[in-house]
Amino acid sequence: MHTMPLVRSDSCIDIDFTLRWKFGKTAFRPLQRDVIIAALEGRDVFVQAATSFGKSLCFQLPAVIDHGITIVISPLLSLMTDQVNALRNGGIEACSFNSNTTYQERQRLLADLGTGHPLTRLLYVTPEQCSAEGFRKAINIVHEQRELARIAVDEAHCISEWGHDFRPTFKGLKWFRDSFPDIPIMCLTATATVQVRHDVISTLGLVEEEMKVFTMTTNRENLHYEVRFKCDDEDNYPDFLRWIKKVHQRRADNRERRAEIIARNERFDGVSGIIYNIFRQDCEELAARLCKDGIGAKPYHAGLKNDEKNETLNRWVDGDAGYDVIVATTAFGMGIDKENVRFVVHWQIPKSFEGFYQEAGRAGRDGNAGACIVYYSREDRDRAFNRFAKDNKGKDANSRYNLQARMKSLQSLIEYCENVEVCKHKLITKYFGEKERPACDYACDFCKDAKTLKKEKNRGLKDEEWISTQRDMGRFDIGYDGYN
Ligand SMILES: Nc1ncnc2c1ncn2[C@@H]1O[C@H](COP(=O)(O)OP(=O)(O)OP(=O)(O)O)[C@@H](O)[C@H]1O
Repeated sequence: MHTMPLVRSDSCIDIDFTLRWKFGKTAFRPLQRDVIIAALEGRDVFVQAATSFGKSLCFQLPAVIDHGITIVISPLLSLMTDQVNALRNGGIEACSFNSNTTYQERQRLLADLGTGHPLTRLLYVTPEQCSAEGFRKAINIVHEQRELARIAVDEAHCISEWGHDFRPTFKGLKWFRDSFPDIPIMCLTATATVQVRHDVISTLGLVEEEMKVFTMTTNRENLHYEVRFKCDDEDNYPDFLRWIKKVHQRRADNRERRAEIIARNERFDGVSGIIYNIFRQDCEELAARLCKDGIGAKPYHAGLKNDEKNETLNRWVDGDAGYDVIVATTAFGMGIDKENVRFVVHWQIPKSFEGFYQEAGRAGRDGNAGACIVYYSREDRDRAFNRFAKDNKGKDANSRYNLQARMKSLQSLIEYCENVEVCKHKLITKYFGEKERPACDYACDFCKDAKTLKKEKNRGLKDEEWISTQRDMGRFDIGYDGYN
């Protein structure tokens, strides 16, 4: 049972000052303040909010104000590195502890924790590290000295077997509540259905009625969602090339924007985007093809050397010529906080609804418009089922829930692509259990032009009868080389 919090700063007046002084921001976004106050009051908190809402600030700011250390559990190494660097640049003592941490750094960190009065204010760790004996011992010492301020579990949906990115090691995080019932826990996620939320809360040993639950809309009004229908005999490429060239042209033709772009010393073709592809080789080929047509594109996948990946990422973030479009597998993107990404294209249907929402959510983080396009074919749909079956062959009964959940998620994504009767924003919020109709100001293909959308579907997709003949002939059985 969660009792009273440890000694905390007795005032919330600091928070506006800290926001400006330590984080360089002028105002809170809606509800950030409420979440932060609940955390500073020592409550357990669950935060579900859209991609790019600003969830990190909800635990970073209390960590700076509160006495003691905040442990942040995150599954994403790239996200850890980015956040730690950003905090350090702001003069905040933050460190990470994961499989990439050097022996010396590990020793230094354990020694810091072992004093019981660590200088570190935010420590980012993977769930795997949390079960290491040395780490647990050190955290116990910190707790004995009343210096353990809070546990923040980022990407908390990974705890749930009903979630799309279930990681069994996350279940071990219950250790925190079992060992330190007086230490508040904050869970954060962009993608949790009601079932996932309940599961996360109970798996961590928390009690929903006793905690502050903030569930904000998943809707991103500034994103323009669109599905483009196709079939195997049709290449996406000419359609995409036409689209991107048009975007460049519009920037050059519009007098006002032209002047702005020139004043900012930017390029008309400097439109930043991500194209997600399933296979590594396709990333390479598509990037090369785009380059030939004058679009600055680079591949990014797990098969490339670290140096090459880092250079691509850094130059893309800096907006260098030749690095406008990243053609990537899903190895890329999560945790990347580049604010002016103007489009995210899925070259084929992604693996899950949540994956689609999160990847598309890399667009428009500055609040300006972003296009989220999925190329959808029924042949790709069948390949996705095929991969799903291969992925799960031989999985034991423990992950049965997860299999069901992932299958449901893929089916919902297919429904999103096939549905030409409902607003895309509505399909997304409905998936996440929201009842209210989200705002959509012509920001999806249905609300923009429902008639054309229906026509395009009839024109673009192969009919089911043709598909089933191909399936019977074993046409969709594909191998796995180079995935991710
Ligand atoms: N109050 C604020 N004012 C201005 N910018 C903010 C504010 N809060 C957060 N941000 C900025 O918003 C961006 C997104 O924040 P953050 O990375 O925490 O999003 P998130 O909610 O974790 O999103 P995702 O789930 O997509 O990763 C960051 O660049 C952050 O600096």
